[in-house]
Amino acid sequence: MQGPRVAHWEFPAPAPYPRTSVKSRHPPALRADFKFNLPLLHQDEKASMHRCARLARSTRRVCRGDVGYTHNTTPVAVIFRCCFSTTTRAAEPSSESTSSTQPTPPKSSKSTSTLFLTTLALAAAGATTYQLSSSSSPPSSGLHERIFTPYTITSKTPISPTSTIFTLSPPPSQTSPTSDTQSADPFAPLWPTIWSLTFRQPQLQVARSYTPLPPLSTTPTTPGALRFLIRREHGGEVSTYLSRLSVGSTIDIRGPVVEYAIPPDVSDVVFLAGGTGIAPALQAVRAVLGDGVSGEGDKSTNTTVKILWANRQRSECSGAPLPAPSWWRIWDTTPTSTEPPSPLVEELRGLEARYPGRVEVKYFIDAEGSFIDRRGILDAVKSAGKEEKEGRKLIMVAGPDGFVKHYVGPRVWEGGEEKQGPLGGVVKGLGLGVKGWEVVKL
Ligand SMILES: Cc1cc2nc3c(=O)[nH]c(=O)nc-3n(C[C@H](O)[C@H](O)[C@H](O)COP(=O)(O)OP(=O)(O)OC[C@H]3O[C@@H](n4cnc5c(N)ncnc54)[C@H](O)[C@@H]3O)c2cc1C
Repeated sequence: MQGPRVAHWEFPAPAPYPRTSVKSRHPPALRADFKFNLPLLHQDEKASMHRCARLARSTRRVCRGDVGYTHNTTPVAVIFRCCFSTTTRAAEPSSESTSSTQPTPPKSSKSTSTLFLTTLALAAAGATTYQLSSSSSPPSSGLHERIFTPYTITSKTPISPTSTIFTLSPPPSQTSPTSDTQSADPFAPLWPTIWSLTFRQPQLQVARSYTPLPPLSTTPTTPGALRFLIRREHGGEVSTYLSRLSVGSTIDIRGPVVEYAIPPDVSDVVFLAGGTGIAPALQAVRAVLGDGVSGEGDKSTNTTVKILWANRQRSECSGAPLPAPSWWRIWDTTPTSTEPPSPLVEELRGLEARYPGRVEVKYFIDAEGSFIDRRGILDAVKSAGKEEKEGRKLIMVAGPDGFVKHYVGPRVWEGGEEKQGPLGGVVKGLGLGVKGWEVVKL
């Protein structure tokens, strides 16, 4: 069991928000319990479900969905189902993923030692396993909400010393399309949403959520292939495990889980992204503006997405325009950087070029003393709201806990449910400056 760890700071520059190293929001002390004492959850189901939901913070978080936990060290996949919603004025319902076929969690074992009951239990285990794998119809992507599917790493593109874009392909059985729709993109129905998948570290049986990057419109991909930007956390169980896997290895994945369904009538999005929070920001661009090919999502020609992307180090966004001392200057000019752009920065530039004036990205680098500040947010909001237009305006925030808390206040737990919590932080302080804007904490 691991002992307490000291947070690892890579540089001394102070950030305006606490630098929690990951977007995992459970108290670290509970992690060990999650990994090693999970079977104890059966002893007091009610308390354990609550605890399980709390522990699930780094593993997954949903908007209106559910949490399904599998723990496959026993013959039966033990499923805990914990519902927690994010019900505020900001968060709209996302697609429900409840299933009537959800098996009930196993009760505490009042075990007898008779062979008969053992046999019966094993038979029940087999039946439950069968039910899990067969009765809940898998989505067309081939992924299952509760059963892990092995995806193969087909490429790893380093972005920085700590971040990598992984490309994963589904098992061959799922790449032989049965229809044209499947051959196009089996995840197409999910792109109007912010969604994630759960990865498993098989030895420790721990799982974490990761957010797929939308497919590149410029590069043909295998149907069902997925890309992820994954940052290796110092001492992180799953991210370190993933970082060590080589091309050709498999990763166990399940899902999808919809975090938030972007309202169809959205007119403007200002997205504050911290680190790997750029992944949901890219999903937001895709959700609002479509894929640029099929016309999907691209209902209005003046819908805008402005991304304010903060990173700790320049290496996370190399090639990004250099920070300028004041917001108006970087918004109006694009100072050039001498270093070659990272694939991610190139991707963002590609979106800006494809949607001029509609997609804009501003970069902030902690180590260089540039932070997303009140002025930056207000300018983004004002420039988005220049034109009078119908539709909902969203300020979306994704990143490490401390980042979200600093800008919009923390998410909260109430009665075992995770909710958006009241608006707080910098955005609350903007008062009337953000009147009419809804806030979504991811
Ligand atoms: C919806 C959602 C989507 C996400 N999408 C992405 C994504 O696209 N890309 C991405 O990179 N991440 C994403 N994350 C974060 C990701 O799920 C993980 O939280 C992250 O990869 C870290 O997991 P880990 O297992 O490597 O680290 P953990 O093992 O959870 O450790 C996290 C940190 O805590 C420290 N720590 C561990 N144990 C202790 C202890 N006992 N005491 C003190 N400190 C401790 C570790 O050193 C490490 O720095 C997402 C999270 C959510 C909720």
